[in-house]
Amino acid sequence: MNQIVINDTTLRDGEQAAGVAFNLEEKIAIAQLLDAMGVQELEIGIPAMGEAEQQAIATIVDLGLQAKLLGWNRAVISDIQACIDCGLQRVHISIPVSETQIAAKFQGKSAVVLQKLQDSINFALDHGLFVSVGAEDSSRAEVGFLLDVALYAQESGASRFRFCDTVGILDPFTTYTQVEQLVTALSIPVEMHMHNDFGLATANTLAGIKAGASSVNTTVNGLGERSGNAALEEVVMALKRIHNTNLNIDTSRLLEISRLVASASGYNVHPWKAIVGENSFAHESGIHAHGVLQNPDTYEPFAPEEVGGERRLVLGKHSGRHLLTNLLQEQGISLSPEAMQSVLDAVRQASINKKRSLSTAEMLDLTQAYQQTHIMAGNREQGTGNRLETR
Ligand SMILES: CC(=O)SCCNC(=O)CCNC(=O)[C@H](O)C(C)(C)COP(=O)(O)OP(=O)(O)OC[C@H]1O[C@@H](n2cnc3c(N)ncnc32)[C@H](O)[C@@H]1OP(=O)(O)O
Ligand SMILES: O=C(O)CCC(=O)C(=O)O
Repeated sequence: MNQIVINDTTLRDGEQAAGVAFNLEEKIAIAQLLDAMGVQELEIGIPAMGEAEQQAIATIVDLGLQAKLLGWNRAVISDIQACIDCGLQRVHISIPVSETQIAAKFQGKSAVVLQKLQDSINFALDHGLFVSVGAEDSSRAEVGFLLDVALYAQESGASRFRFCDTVGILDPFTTYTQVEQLVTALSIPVEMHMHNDFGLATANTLAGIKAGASSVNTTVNGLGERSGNAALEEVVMALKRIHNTNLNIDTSRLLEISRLVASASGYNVHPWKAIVGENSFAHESGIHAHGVLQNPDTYEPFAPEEVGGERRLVLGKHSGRHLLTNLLQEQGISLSPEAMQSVLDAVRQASINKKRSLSTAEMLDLTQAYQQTHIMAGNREQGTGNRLETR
């Protein structure tokens, strides 16, 4: 596998998610943490948006981060000039390549695509910039035209070509085929930019890498347009754990960056979100909890600490005796098998009634309630005093 570069676009495509707007402090904090984690490249925004964005980008440029910093542009010279004014040395120039996009943006004139590309690449190169070119809507473009644009970009001096599944319509098989064609035709690196409209962004990113792409766009928590982009935490961990490719990114801070971006974006990740969800390392079911108590490898792909998380054993409707025994033992309580089964039955019913898992306090209340009922019954039968039915 090629050496893979992560070019994270949380601060550009991530922020394009409907309803998301980072302020300056948040942009800085996100850039700094991604940099500290070892993410190699950051697409930090769109200077053409105006003053506030330019100020944020210029401030991030001045931080002197290790990561390479890139500004996003249309194939418009004033956009690129705005990048230069922010102090950026790397620009990404985007040009639409599908019939649908060219019709909507350039009245169907594909010659305009090549002309705008040529003019903007020339302008950027004349100013000594690193140029990446992105083919917007690559996946729906006519393949011959996509290859023409890619070769044109390469011959014009672009240093990288971005393959965009702009509306997220690919699956891993078609991604592989399309990207392999590009990689074969080009000598410059190919970058993946995958959207998640069918939940396949990460899978498609991996397929592109397998086909020879060596740079990938990600966003923290998969934030981005519509259903988002390939998630940084998913791509990095899949490469590390499934493909044995270590990117030298500090994965133990993935949960931290996830929480930072969740807070800055105003959107929490859902509990079963891969890698960083609240439930990613939670076990409730009896068989799973029993297995995990013996050896966490039974039901975990890797240790939670590897991404900065922690394992949770949760008592609920699906729990079994082994978990309950363990949780009670942690509280210094040991019950007979009969008592254990009765408390477990009560746990199940309570969990159904409350429609959630139970807290330690609730578990203890149910245990105490069982014991009291049992003592009272025992007292009635035997006429004796207090005797807890514990072992
Ligand atoms: C797939 C993607 O994610 S692409 C990135 C999308 N991100 C954004 O749009 C967020 C930032 N965008 C903005 O702030 C604004 O859209 C700006 C500053 C870039 C442009 O703003 P406005 O001048 O108000 O134009 P508006 O956004 O309404 O329309 C886009 C214009 O860019 C043109 N355009 C779109 N893509 C490109 C491109 N790749 N290259 C050249 N021109 C383009 C459109 O044809 C349209 O041109 P027109 O004004 O001559 O009709
Ligand atoms: O960078 C580009 O060329 C377009 C990127 C993009 O956001 C997309 O196609 O969805």
